[in-house]
Amino acid sequence: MKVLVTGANGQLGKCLQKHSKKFPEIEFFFESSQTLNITSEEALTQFFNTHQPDFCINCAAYTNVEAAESEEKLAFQVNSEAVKTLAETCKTKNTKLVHISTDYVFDGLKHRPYLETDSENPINIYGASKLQGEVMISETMDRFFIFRTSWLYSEFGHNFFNTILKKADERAELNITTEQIGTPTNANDLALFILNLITENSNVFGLYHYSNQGEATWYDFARLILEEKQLEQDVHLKATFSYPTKAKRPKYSVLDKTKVEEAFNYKVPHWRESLVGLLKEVNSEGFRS
Ligand SMILES: NC(=O)C1=CN([C@@H]2O[C@H](COP(=O)(O)OP(=O)(O)OC[C@H]3O[C@@H](n4cnc5c(N)ncnc54)[C@H](OP(=O)(O)O)[C@@H]3O)[C@@H](O)[C@H]2O)C=CC1
Ligand SMILES: Cc1cn([C@H]2C[C@H](O)[C@@H](COP(=O)(O)OP(=O)(O)O[C@H]3O[C@@H](C)C(=O)[C@@H](O)[C@H]3O)O2)c(=O)[nH]c1=O
Repeated sequence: MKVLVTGANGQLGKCLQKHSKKFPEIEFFFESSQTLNITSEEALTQFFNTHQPDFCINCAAYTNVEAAESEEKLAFQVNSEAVKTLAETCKTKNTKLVHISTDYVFDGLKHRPYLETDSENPINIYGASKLQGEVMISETMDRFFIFRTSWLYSEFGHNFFNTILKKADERAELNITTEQIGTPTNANDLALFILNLITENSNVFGLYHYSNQGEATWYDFARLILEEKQLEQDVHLKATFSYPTKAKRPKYSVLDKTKVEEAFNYKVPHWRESLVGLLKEVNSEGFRS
């Protein structure tokens, strides 16, 4: 089986690269923004003609929530228009598409975990562009999986987990918001889940919610990182209700995982266990980025 991973040098792409070694039966093509720019229809067509992948895992995205507010055109170009072209290419070439979306498609006004059937209502440009990408896929093709996830972190790249560890190293005072409730999700869990789904050649296509189990504020997330690193005495961690940002963010964005657990007979790990597991792993092996 041939699997194309786009945006392969991003956080999720790197987690897929790391875990790909456990799946020797798959021939992987890990393509970065330099080697396969998904906004180029010509580049996509050429790649698909040459390699004819069975699956495409689309990790390519515009993910800077703050900058998207002033770069709307670029956010929509990557997260929506390019995704439409990618879906059309997949359909023509009979390639199944695995696409990643976000909890930020919701407005956060609900007080119970969001279901796949709940109405979307993004409150920032990034969320709007990602929702538009989902629509493009479902209007274009049938053989797709869209996984909405949230608050992804890992040892790779730019994410809240690495930001907190860096600030802790600098012994900076940390002011962290309690204004949002959601679920931190270990990108390694999502990567492994996707790779297993591909090997099983599952055909229960559609839209699913996949984040870790449980709920937290960003403050809770930062606190557990510091506790597990035994840094809570050295770093001054302060809960702040409001941390000023350009983009609005949903106040509540916990995702309901019932559908994904039932469809794939899979138990989603709890965010606390996953975070503790990753910290143990990076402590023993050191950082890779
Ligand atoms: N990070 C998070 O907290 C969450 C992420 N998601 C979604 O998960 C997916 C993976 O996110 P994550 O790995 O964290 O994001 P990253 O920002 O780490 O990675 C995105 C990658 O996409 C690449 N890319 C950007 N534009 C293009 C393009 N035109 N063609 C090809 N590649 C491109 C980037 O390359 P370059 O750096 O060279 O531009 C980067 O390597 C995304 O769809 C995101 O929306 C969902 C919920 C939470
Ligand atoms: C760095 C920092 C952030 N914050 C706040 C700002 C914000 O409300 C929240 C998280 O900030 P970040 O900028 O790290 O995260 P943010 O860009 O909001 O993360 C989002 O990224 C996109 C791609 C997604 O799809 C979402 O699921 C989500 O993970 O924490 C603090 O309170 N203190 C701090 O020191």
